[in-house]
Amino acid sequence: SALSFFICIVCLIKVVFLECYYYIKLQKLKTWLVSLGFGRRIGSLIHEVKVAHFHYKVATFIYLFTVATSSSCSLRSILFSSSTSLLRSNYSLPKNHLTCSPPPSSTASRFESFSVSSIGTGSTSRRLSHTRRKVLEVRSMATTAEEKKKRVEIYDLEENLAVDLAKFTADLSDKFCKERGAFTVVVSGGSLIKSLRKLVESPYADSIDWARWHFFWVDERVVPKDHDDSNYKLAYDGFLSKVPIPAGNVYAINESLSAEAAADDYETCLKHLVKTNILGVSETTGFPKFDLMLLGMGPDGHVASLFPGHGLCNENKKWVVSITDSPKPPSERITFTFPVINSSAHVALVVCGSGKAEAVQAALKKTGTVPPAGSVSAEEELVWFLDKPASSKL
Ligand SMILES: O=C(O)[C@H](O)[C@@H](O)[C@H](O)[C@H](O)COP(=O)(O)O
Repeated sequence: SALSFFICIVCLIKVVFLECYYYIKLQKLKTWLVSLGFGRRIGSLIHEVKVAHFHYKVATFIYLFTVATSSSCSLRSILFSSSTSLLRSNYSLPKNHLTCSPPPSSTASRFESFSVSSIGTGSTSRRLSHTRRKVLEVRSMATTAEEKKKRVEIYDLEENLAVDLAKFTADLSDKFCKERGAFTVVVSGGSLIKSLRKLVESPYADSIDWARWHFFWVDERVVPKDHDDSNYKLAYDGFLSKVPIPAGNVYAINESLSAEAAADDYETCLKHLVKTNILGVSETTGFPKFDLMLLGMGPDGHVASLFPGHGLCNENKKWVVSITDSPKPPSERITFTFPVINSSAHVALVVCGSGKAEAVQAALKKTGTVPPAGSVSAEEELVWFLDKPASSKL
């Protein structure tokens, strides 16, 4: 836009100057021809040429003026839209931003949903110097793009959350199975598996194309598969044993290896699946792009096995890494890194209980020290599924 605006202005100036130049030239030519005795005929011919030339130039002028005006409009919107969003982020959540579905009963709403883009952080940006504000404006533009992909759903009851989570997952399964003939799903451990219970019931148990599912873990503890700490066991008992996902489409870690070797082995497995087109790749980041990542969050705001203050949160090259000093036992684990998590098409963060309210607040409102959950994003959509207690500090 800036370039076309600049070119149009130059062209406009050129048209004006050339017009004056030709006018003077033609005037001189006419006088000269008349003085040579060509008389009135040549005079009127030159007059016609001048009129035609004038019409042509007027048309060019109007065209260039229109292009220049529209370029300047889009240029202005690019230059100033960021500061508008900065201002916009400084208000508290207005009522009309609620997009609640109607409550099923007159007493309690089943769930509320609202756009997190309206959760702002005070007025500090207004006090910043010009240079600093510019930097923040650019960031604000990026953040706004992320915020637009973010949705927060709040449920009175965990039961209703589970119903909607099942529908959300089933809808995506339909979409991806139709579009790409496969659906790559990643789960965490913890209470998430219990929240997926509705998916293995009617109507989804029969309607989902389970044969096209490919099932992964965002993190796993390096323990035998029948160990109580195993995320594989948790998912198997609560989910996998109840649906006909082909065994070959369930990608568990090789727990007989060391944590480091198991992480490398899992990464190699993912790379193979990328080569065979089962797993997509993000065009933006080059990291694998899972269709859906279903994550839980710990009370400290950790996701996967990415814990607050741990160096692994900053890993930006590897797809899968090992951790041997996990603050949450067991200490030896493997985990996907943030670039992989955030390259997913869709991410659902499922968080329940008042014990997580502070971490939810810090992650969503970006208050205090933002926990790892605050760094989660998605390429297409990030949905926070919260129950009322978990959302109590928002
Ligand atoms: O293996 C793990 O430790 C989990 O993957 C972990 O990331 C889990 O998702 C959160 O700790 C939330 O667990 P809860 O929902 O049980 O609190």
